[in-house]
Amino acid sequence: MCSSRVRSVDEACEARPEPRPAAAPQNPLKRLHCAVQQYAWGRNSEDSEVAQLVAASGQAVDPTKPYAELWMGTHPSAPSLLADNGYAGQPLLTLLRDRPELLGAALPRFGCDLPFLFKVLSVGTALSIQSHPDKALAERLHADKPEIYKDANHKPEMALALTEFEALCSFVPHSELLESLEACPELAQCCGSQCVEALRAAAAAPDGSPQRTAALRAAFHEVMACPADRAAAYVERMCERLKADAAEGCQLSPRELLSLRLELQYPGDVGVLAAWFLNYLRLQPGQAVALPANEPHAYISGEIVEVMATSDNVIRAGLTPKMRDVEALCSSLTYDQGLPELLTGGKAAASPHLAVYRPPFREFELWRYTPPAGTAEELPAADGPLMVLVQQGGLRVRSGSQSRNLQRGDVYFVAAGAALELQAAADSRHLLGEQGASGAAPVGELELQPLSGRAEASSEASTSYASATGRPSSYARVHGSASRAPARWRRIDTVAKEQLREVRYEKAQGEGIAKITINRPEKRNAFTPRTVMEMSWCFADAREDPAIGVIILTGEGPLAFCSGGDQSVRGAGGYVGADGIPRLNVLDLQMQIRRLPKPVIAMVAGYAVGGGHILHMMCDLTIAADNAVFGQTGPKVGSFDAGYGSTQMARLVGQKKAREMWFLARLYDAQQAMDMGLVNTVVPLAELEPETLQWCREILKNSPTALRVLKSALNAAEDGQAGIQQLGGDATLLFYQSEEGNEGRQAYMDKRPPDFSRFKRLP
Ligand SMILES: CC(C)(COP(=O)(O)OP(=O)(O)OC[C@H]1O[C@@H](n2cnc3c(N)ncnc32)[C@H](O)[C@@H]1OP(=O)(O)O)[C@@H](O)C(=O)NCCC(=O)NCCSC(=O)c1cc(O)c2ccccc2c1O
Repeated sequence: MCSSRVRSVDEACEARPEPRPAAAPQNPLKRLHCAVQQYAWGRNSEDSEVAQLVAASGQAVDPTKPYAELWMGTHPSAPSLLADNGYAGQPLLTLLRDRPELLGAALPRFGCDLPFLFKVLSVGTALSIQSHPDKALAERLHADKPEIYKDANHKPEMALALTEFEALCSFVPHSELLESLEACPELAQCCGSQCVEALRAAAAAPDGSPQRTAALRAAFHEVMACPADRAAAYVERMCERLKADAAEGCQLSPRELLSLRLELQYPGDVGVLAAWFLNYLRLQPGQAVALPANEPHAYISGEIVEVMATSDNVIRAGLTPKMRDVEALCSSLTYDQGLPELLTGGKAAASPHLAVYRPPFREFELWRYTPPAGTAEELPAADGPLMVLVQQGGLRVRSGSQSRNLQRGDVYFVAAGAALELQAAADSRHLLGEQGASGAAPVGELELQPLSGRAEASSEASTSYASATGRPSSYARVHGSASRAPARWRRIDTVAKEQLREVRYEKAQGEGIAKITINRPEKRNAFTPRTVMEMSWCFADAREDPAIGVIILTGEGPLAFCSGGDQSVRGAGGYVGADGIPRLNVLDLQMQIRRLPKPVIAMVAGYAVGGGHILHMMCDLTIAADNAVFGQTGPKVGSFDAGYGSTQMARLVGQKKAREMWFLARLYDAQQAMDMGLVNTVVPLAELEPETLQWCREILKNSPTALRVLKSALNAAEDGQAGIQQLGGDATLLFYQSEEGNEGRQAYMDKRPPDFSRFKRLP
């Protein structure tokens, strides 16, 4: 149900005891025949909610045509017609002109017309990258090009997902754009080195600062205005690269997969590249997004209801066979960066079954009414007009002396000031599953879900910094947030000339992250001597690779990080591999992790027990899923680790707790482990990798030498002479890079005495 925003449903409800200023209108319910738009981007009739609604309302559906939009309103391009006697076949606007009182308080505010246009959209193929002008620009565009910009109104709009709905909306946060330029070299090439440099330099400037806006505007314009043949070449090159990566077993990110999909729909179109500038959202049913004027967006796929101010003004610039107005688009955008807020529908005081979506615009709000079967209740009168679409179920509506049975597909105009007595059909449960009947509602079941995973790229939680002032500090503004977007993992099957069998080794494309996964899920990732060797080769490779700055250690699947040594291959003197030699080589691996001069993060889902628990303790950081379980089992299976397994544990949890963990060999859940100081954070299982990647990316922004020396120093405090040796090695490494160090070497090579006189003896 769409209502003009004169007085909200809650205000109307609170005002109920007050005497009404105007009498309730006679015959307020007006059935409408609504127009369908069969644009090429729509869906085939059998897959299209638009077509299904049209069919349910008794109109013929042409199976050979796409069904894109159902328009409910007065817009001259496709006006809704009245179905009832008296005005049958006439436009709704004719009735409103004859009886303006039906608009109630909307009349003095918006004039003698419906202030909004209500639509259902079935999006099969992506719609153009576009924006809608504000009022001043709309007036100018309409005056200059009336054949293209058909009215002088602005068009703020809101889209509510009926099915999963993919869309590109507003510019991505600056940090994400910089990552995209790394991940997608063709995008960077299309922007040009000057624009890329300006974007990089703007990273230090605050969000929304003139420097960032200018850099973003220049880069976006550069891409949008790229000559078609050059753009097509970049797009082709990007897609070939992505396809080659995929063929090599590389997991493409959702955004890369989107690029390939868009390219199939619009081969060579510059919009395929421009899409990287915009947030990629996946809305779940019941979630809505508001799109103010001058925000770039493109709908990709899904079924939605959409409401907008009565206008059809669209400035298109990509992903379209239609006319492009690149200059109008690029010059009018806000260039605000960040995720748009998602609306999930606030509960209305008028009814527990009514959710209200209130965008920051004057013209309308959207009501979603989902009563259980058989519900009977009254909705207070709205001061402005309503447009009602029944999307599911059946509903009896009474207002004054008028009574109507509404069914799926019915569309009604309801005059301002009409209170509605509603009774949801008792037999319509089958139409709505467990939720029961839906009444005069724009959508079906009420299922509000928080958006998870950045929308894919979209559920971008930002890094949080404490602030003494309550505002983001300059520290937070400068260092910003790190992305939680999925990494694009490239698998490496051979390391140290050995084929990996028990471990998976991956590196993130374009990022300094390596991931080592113990891959024996059928044994809860218990390790054999071979598993340990493979891990060791991978750690050595990651250490040697200058592109790698942080390493994740994890286990395959959600059930276990690692359950320790494989007891089935345990023999006298150690664990026995194919060579028949008993080994305790996991002790060497512990040392290798400890000495590795790059941070190692344990990413723990499920069990981290026995030798697996010690491995996570040896990592610099541990990020745990909420299903993680920690503990030592040794004393129950006739084993113990009297090295780091005991001493490192005591450093982490204290002597008493360490003795408890070993002597009793109990298991502890993630929160208990967190409370003991064994892990750094606990997150829902689904957030485990996004959270870990965000930590990795945050670490990667920091000075590698600072991290290296800090790790050595923290080790040195615990590791005695061995620890001092590591820290001392780092000091030598730095000294070798200094002029003073080099003077000594050079003098030796020159066979002359060294001259250290120019090096200061600082206090
Ligand atoms: C980890 C569990 C708590 C999980 O229980 P769950 O009920 O979820 O699963 P199952 O028990 O059914 O296990 C499924 C499947 O995996 C097999 N499996 C699991 N862990 C191991 C293992 N460590 N070794 C061999 N096989 C394992 C299990 O048998 C099942 O197989 P099926 O064929 O029967 O289906 C639970 O599994 C568990 O408690 N596991 C044992 C944990 C354990 O005691 N680990 C060894 C501790 S000692 C150690 O790790 C160790 C290693 C070293 O290298 C050392 C070196 C130097 C000093 C000390 C060392 C040390 O102590």
